[in-house]
Amino acid sequence: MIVHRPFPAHRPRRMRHDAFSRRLMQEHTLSVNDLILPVFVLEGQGQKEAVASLPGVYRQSIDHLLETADRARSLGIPALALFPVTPAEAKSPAAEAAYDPDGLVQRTVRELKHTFPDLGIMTDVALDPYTSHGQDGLTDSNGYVLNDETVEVLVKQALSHAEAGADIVAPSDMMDGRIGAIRAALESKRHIHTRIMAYSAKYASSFYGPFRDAVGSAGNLGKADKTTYQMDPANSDEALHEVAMDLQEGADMVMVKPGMPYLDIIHRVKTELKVPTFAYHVSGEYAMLRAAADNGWLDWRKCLLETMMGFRRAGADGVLTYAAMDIAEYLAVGDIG
Ligand SMILES: NCc1[nH]cc(CCC(=O)O)c1CC(=O)O
Ligand SMILES: [Mg+2]
Repeated sequence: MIVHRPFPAHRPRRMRHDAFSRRLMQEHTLSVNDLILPVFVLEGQGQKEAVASLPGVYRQSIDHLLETADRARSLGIPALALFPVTPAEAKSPAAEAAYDPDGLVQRTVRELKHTFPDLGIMTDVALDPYTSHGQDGLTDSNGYVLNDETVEVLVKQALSHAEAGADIVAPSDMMDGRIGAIRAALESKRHIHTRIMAYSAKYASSFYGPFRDAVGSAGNLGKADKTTYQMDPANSDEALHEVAMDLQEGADMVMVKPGMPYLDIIHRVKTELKVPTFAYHVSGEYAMLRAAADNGWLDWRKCLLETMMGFRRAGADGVLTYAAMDIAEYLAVGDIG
């Protein structure tokens, strides 16, 4: 119940007068525990490539990635989300490389878990890094992404990640029924601790552009889009059904993606379903903020922290963001005003 407190008995500015009372009345907080850092991994040794549309983000070979992981871990970031850059020759229509036990992701997971056993490692379950056509699944002769056939491959992919030691598998493909199939397969192989973070409400967004540059899938996809499986930005009720299905099928955590344009969805998911809910502050959101900051038009640190607080206020328990390391550094030195 909201009590109406008329002026001047109530002056809302009274509490804002000093830092101490502003701090006392803060409703939401941001901590390093709320962050997941997405990273891009490359084949080879000593490789480190900048991503033009994501300033400050690199594609790195495993040796360099271990240094990044070490920094993230020492800053207190709980988990990394791993995305592979697949060489063109390893891509194929049926994405066989996705479940190669010695594939790039599987090798990277083993290395990371061996070196930093307490750092959470999350892997992306979807076929787009491996398909020659750039779609997240197998396609028929018309280019339509096939659901059930794709799910069979996703199950193999998720199992290969779990076997390599991934702590969290995160299906980002938006096929129907994949959470249930993956959960059943994990149980049958006794991977009972492998967590599933479901990209449950993933929209057919144009904010993924820089990510597709980073992993090199933009060229493969060409003019095609993902509207037959990712959600229409016009919908919100549908997101709740997607989330509810994934929960019933065995998801431990759910995600809304992108983040900033979908704060209403995060809020509804958290308030109506009350489960661990994550936001993906996607590549295009990072890029636009970085571009403005690099031009001197916005304050990077302040706008970044305000964005993160927006996610927390909306109800997100955590955020995947390419800026996780910067945020963790600001939090570590208390530079959050
Ligand atoms: N399954 C692919 C995947 N996993 C994460 C992202 C986007 C992340 C970002 O933009 O930061 C995408 C792109 C897409 O669906 O095309
Ligand atoms: Mg679904």
